[in-house]
Amino acid sequence: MNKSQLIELASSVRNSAYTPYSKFKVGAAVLMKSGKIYTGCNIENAAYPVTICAERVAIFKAISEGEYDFDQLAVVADTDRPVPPCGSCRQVLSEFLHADTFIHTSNLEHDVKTVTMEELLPFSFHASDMNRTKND
Ligand SMILES: O=c1ccn([C@H]2C[C@H](O)[C@@H](CO)O2)c(=O)[nH]1
Ligand SMILES: [Zn+2]
Repeated sequence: MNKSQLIELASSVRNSAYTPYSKFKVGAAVLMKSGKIYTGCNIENAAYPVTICAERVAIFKAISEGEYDFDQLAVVADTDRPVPPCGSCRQVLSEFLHADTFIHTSNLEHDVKTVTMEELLPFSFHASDMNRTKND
């Protein structure tokens, strides 16, 4: 499974997106080190903030199967530039992806921008930061 195939898979699961409110469909596919793949699409809700993004669905599907060894992630939307993951997703991704893990963001024309987790969310908050408390 190469980068283009992962992007293609993300484009196809994008068709399952449940987006009656925004009409903005997003697809994601994550390749595990084992070779397994988990896909996700965004799923909206009448209570708008309960909506979950495609990236988080894909990651959470892997986690729920006990899989933590992420290799690379692809995210696709029908945009004029590669779709940038939202801030909430960046925080969730940073919990599970290594700093040097690649995230391919793309549109349907395969304009791809690949960034590492560290580039996507620099200076991010991790569990280890809670061990750095100084005065209490
Ligand atoms: O990277 C992104 C950006 C947005 N969305 C979804 C959330 C919502 O359903 C719609 C509009 O924000 O797009 C994603 O799934 N991933
Ligand atoms: Zn998001």
